Amino acid sequence: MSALLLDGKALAAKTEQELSARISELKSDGKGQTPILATILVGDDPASATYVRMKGNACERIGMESVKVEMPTETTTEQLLAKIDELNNNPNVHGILLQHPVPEQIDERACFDAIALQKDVDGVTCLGFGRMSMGEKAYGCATPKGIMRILEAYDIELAGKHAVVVGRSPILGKPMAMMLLGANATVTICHSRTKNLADHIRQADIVVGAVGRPEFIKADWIKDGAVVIDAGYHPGGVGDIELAPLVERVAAYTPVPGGVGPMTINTLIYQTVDSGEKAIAGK
Ligand SMILES: NC(=O)C1=CN([C@@H]2O[C@H](COP(=O)(O)OP(=O)(O)OC[C@H]3O[C@@H](n4cnc5c(N)ncnc54)[C@H](OP(=O)(O)O)[C@@H]3O)[C@@H](O)[C@H]2O)C=CC1
Ligand SMILES: Nc1nc(=O)c2c([nH]1)NC[C@@H]1CN(c3ccc(C(=O)N[C@@H](CCC(=O)O)C(=O)O)cc3)C=[N+]21
Repeated sequence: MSALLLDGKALAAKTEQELSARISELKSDGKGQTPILATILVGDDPASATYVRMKGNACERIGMESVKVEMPTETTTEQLLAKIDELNNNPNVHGILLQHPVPEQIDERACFDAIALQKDVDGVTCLGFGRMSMGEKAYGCATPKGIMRILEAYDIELAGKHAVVVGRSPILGKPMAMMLLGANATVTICHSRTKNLADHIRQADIVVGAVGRPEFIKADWIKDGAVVIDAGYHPGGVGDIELAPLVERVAAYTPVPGGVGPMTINTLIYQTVDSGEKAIAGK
């Protein structure tokens, strides 16, 4: 039996068509106004610049505007906070993305938390995380929310399933675990201090790899018939899970590339369109 390929790239492309239609509608009844995403890139890390460019390109494909804010490596926390404040107060901006990581002298948490809840379309604030965790309305953190949208699109059952999330970072592992819990999975969170990692992973009906090390999670730690979500992304198109040997014996898996990555970007623009509709059309 060959596993179901969870095609994030195709799902993102399909959703972009729906988003284009919603933008056109907004343009016609919102006096030509479209939602606008502001992206903030601090410093000159080439990989971060590429991701931010990909986000701007996705906006363009659906006819949505984006404004790109670039700040130098030596930017201070105060300067970044002032910029975020300006974007919070700009009624034409409907979503704010602050690209992670920021240079080390900046208090990233303080800057994330300065983003107004209604503009937190990347789901990075403590307030948004807390609300999501409590089952209240909030935009989801883009990568884990993108993963939830893939699982939903493919009707993958979560209730009562044992999900093992490897990684507990603020914008990936931790919100992922809370979203799976919210969907009634039984959730185990593993991290760098976890003992007997392989034994935990062997129990998993659903495995989410979010470790940040290429092919760190070995194929033989994963049981037959599991659902495998690889959130990792490394140069050369490798994820955090050793995927190749699994393709024949798991139930479903996200490929790298073409799985989680495209849905991260799609979730960001999807939530920006939602935010824009609320602000422009009062929806
Ligand atoms: N496709 C996409 O859209 C995105 C992909 N990514 C990718 O996802 C991966 C994870 O990213 P991110 O969460 O930001 O990374 P971080 O480095 O912030 O977090 C890594 C997590 O993995 C844990 N970890 C590290 N080593 C081990 C180990 N030996 N055993 C168990 N757990 C370990 C860490 O534990 P501890 O907390 O104890 O340090 C930490 O919680 C990366 O490959 C990144 O490129 C990230 C964001 C978006
Ligand atoms: N505030 C914040 N929010 C983020 O969502 C965020 C971030 N900071 N910092 C960095 C990570 C990384 N990230 C990716 C997005 C898309 C792909 C993606 O689309 N990858 C393609 C391949 C891209 C290629 O061709 O190289 C794929 O997997 O198919 C990957 C990684 C978002 N991140």
